[in-house]
Amino acid sequence: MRCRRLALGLGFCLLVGTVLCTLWAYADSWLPFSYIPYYLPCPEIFNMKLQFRGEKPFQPVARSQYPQPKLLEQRPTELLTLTPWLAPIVSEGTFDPELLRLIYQPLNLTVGLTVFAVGKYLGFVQHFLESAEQFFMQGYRVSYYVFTDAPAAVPRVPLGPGRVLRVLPVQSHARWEEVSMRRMEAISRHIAQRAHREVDYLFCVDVDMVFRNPWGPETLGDLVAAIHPGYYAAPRREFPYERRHVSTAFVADGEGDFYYGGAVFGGRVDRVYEFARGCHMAILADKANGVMAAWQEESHLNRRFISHKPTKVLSPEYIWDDRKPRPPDLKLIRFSTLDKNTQWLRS
Ligand SMILES: CC(=O)N[C@H]1[C@@H](OP(=O)(O)OP(=O)(O)OC[C@H]2O[C@@H](n3ccc(=O)[nH]c3=O)[C@H](O)[C@@H]2O)O[C@H](CO)[C@H](O)[C@@H]1O
Ligand SMILES: [Mn+2]
Repeated sequence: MRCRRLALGLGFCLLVGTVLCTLWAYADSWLPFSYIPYYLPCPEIFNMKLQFRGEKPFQPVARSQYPQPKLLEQRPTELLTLTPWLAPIVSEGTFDPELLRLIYQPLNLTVGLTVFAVGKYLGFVQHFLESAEQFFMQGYRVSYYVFTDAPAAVPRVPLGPGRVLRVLPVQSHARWEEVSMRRMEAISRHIAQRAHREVDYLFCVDVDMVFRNPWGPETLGDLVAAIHPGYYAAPRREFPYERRHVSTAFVADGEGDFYYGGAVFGGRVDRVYEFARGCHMAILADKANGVMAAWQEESHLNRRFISHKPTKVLSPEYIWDDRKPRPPDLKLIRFSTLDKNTQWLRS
C-alpha cells in the first residue's frame, strides 16, 4: 500500500514537472523581448531595462554580378585591413558598395544618427543635415536625433523619404567640456527610453562636421569605432590617453590599439547602449573623485575600446579634419570636421 502511494506520488511529481517544463519552454520562446538586469545604485538610467528587438533574419544576396574575391591579389589599399582581433578596418577599396547594397537593402534597416547642438553649436545643424541627406545611408531609413537646448531653433531641413528628424531637449551647461561629456549619459538614456525601439543601428557623431562622400552599410557592425585623424600614424606611447592612475580612463604604457576619435562611434543599438552606459559610469566615478579625463569622454571611449574591442573599425576617411591636408594614403574623405572658430564657440 505504502509502495503504491509512493509510486503514485512520484508519478504525479514527474507529470507536474513535465507540464511545467513544457510551459516554461513555450513561454520562453514566445516572449517578445528579454531583459538585462542592473543592480547598480546609480541614477535612474542604471535601473532601466532595455527591450531587445528580435534579430532580423539574414537574407541571401539576390542574383548579382560582382568581381571574384582573390586570395592572392595585391592589397586593395595600403592601409591595414584587419585588426589583430580580426575586426575589419573599413576604407575605400576594401568593399564592394553594390554587393553590400544587395545584402543590406532587403533587411529594411533603420539607422539612427545622434548629434548634439547646444548653444552656439546650433549653427552647424543645417549644413550637417544637408550633407547627411546627400551622403549618409542613402536608400535606408534614417532617424536623426538632434539634442539641443533650443528645440524651436532647429532648422527644418527637407528630408528624403523614410528619413525623419527628432528634436530632443537637453540642458545646457556653462562649460563646453560638460556638454561634450554629458553626451554619453543622454545617449544611453535616449536609447533605453526610445531609440532601441526605433532603430537597428545607431551612430553618435559631432555636429561640427560634414559628410563629403557616401557613408553606407559598410560602416554597420556590432560595435564601431573610428581612428582619430591626428594619431593614425603615431606610436601608441604618443597617444593622448589619460595617463593619471586616479582616473578610470587610465591607460598604461604599452596598452592600446588605435587612438579612436570621440566624434564618431556606433553599432547595433543595444551594443551602443552598453558602451555609452559604461563610459557614463566611468565618467561619474571620475566626477565623484573630482577628476576630469585629459580629453573628456574621448579618453573614456578610448579606455573602454581597449577592453571592449570594436567589431568594426573605420579608417580616418570617416572622421577627417578639414584643418589637415588629405594624405595620399586616404583615397577620399567621407566625413570631416569643419575648420571652426573654437575660441568663439567655447566662449
Ligand atoms: C582636435 C580636438 O581637440 N579634439 C577634441 C575636442 O573635439 P572637438 O573640438 O571636436 O569638440 P567639439 O567642440 O566639437 O565638442 C564636441 C561636440 O559636443 C557638442 N557640443 C559641445 C560644446 C557645446 O557647447 N555645445 C555642443 O553642442 C557638439 O556636438 C560638438 O560637436 O574635444 C573633444 C572633447 O569631448 C575630444 O577631446 C576631442 O579629442
Ligand atoms: Mn567636434
